[in-house]
Amino acid sequence: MKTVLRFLKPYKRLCVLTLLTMLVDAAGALLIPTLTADMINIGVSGGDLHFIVQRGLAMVAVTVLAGAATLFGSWLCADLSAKVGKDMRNAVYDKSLAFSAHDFEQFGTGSMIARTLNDVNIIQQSIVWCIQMVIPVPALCTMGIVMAFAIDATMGYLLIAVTALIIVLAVLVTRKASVIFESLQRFLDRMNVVLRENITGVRVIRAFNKERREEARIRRTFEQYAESSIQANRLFVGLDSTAFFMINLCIVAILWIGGNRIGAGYMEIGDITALIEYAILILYYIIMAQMVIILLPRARVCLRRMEEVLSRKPEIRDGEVPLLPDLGREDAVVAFDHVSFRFADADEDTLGGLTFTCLRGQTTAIIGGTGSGKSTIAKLILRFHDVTSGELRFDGRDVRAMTQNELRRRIAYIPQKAWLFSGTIADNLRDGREEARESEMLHALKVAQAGFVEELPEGLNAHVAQGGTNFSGGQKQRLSIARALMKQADLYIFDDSFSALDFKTDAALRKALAAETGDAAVLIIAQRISTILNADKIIVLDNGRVVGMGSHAGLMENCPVYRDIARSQMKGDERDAG
Ligand SMILES: Nc1ncnc2c1ncn2[C@@H]1O[C@H](COP(=O)(O)OP(=O)(O)OP(=O)(O)O)[C@@H](O)[C@H]1O
Repeated sequence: MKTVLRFLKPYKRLCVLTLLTMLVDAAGALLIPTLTADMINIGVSGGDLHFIVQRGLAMVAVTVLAGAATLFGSWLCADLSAKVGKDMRNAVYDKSLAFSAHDFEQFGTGSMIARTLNDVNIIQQSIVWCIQMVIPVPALCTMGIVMAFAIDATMGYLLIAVTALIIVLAVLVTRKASVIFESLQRFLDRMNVVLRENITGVRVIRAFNKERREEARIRRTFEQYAESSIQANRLFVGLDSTAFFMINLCIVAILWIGGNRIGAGYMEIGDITALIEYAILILYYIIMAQMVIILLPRARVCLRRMEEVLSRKPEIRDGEVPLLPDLGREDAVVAFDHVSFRFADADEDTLGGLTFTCLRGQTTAIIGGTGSGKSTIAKLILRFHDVTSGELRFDGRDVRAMTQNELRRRIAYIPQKAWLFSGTIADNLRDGREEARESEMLHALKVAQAGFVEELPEGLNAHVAQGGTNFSGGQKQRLSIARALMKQADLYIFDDSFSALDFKTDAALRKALAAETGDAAVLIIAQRISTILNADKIIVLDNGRVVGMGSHAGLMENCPVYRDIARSQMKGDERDAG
């Protein structure tokens, strides 16, 4: 609730105005039967046509006023909920941007999307319903009961009794509904995860002929959701019929008791009409409120899920360590000083005792087997994770003593899995530098050996599908290299970025890069010896430990792990050639 209030706070005036219009609407609804009763009791009984016309005109005025209040109130309410929903979505999204990979893993991508869109929608909808259908109810009940007492105390007590009975029923049903809606939300989440996995992995499923198994898995998930929905609907049907039965029972009681009271001379005939209208209005509002309250546990679950995201402290934070000023350019752009790293959910260190530097104007290469920790080194430099022990310095400063923004602004990173955003090629290149001119983009594409772009009919404006799926693996890699080259960086990290390129393009690209990166440091992570052969320094990684460092020639002589990698690749090449 605190969270909802926090998001409503900036719209205090809008909230108050909305509630006022709702109250005018409720008061108008109760005034009409009072005017009708007067019309019957005084106008019709006394044959006073002038009074009937007067009351009729008053009824028109009240109806117009209440109608306008309803219309205006609904508009204000929709405005309020849209604004609150937008703020909530922005807050969840902003928070997710601050998350490290580990933070993100705690929720999962499917769940994060569900929390940002579906959960916020449900919260937003519930706010509208509460304002329109729950908050005015106590005021309306009180006004209705007071008006009933004004007519006759016995009828007032009758209305109190029926209202209390319906409220007890509402509380009992709501309790039962909480359990059902909590599981409904869980199944919705599960459905999201399974569907997402199936849609993104559809090619793998087909390739392995696993359609049947996946169909069964999806069917089971859909069934669970359907079963819960049916349970919820049954509850609604039961509630609906009981509520209308109660309303009819109440009308019978009013007619019966009221009839006797009229006979005894305590009430007039028109009062019965007013009392029936009050009762119907009160009970109808309570039933509508109950329908909303039943749905609130679902909103509460969504709210809790949103709060989980908002309250999570990002693993990587600026300002934990006092920020240090930039003292100027160091020769070592990156310096690992006895760095060890362990993933939060791992039993042992992924990287241990790393000490090396990446110098300005030089190319440092990292080679090692699969899973030896190469990409993790890049992620530590970018501060996607923090070192467990030791110190990692960027331009002489501990990376924790810099803001993430400053650090990442100075690094151009080409990830292992080339990822492009939907839009045009130019849009993607501008992610590297917003104000880039066309000639600069064409130059970066040329360096990245992405000449194919100029051959496309639309050139730089060629369409890029989501994830860049309308380009081949090699084309995507070259485009993401061009994007990184748009940035003026102190460090260029190529994480296995040449793997999808043929040997000729790989060589041409590295040659063109040398002229481009100037005095920045270049870090190449690679599997292929041919890619790193000419690097100034090669670091050989085995199981997260540095087992060799030096030039190709030196390592061939002194490092058995490097020699093994080189020999196995040469044999492979010879075999390929044969
Ligand atoms: N988020 C994670 N949580 C736990 N362990 C992880 C996580 N990411 C990677 N690892 C583990 O850390 C080790 C190093 O992974 P890394 O991706 O750095 O290897 P790599 O040398 O780049 O491999 P490749 O050449 O196959 O890309 C692997 O054993 C991997 O299983």
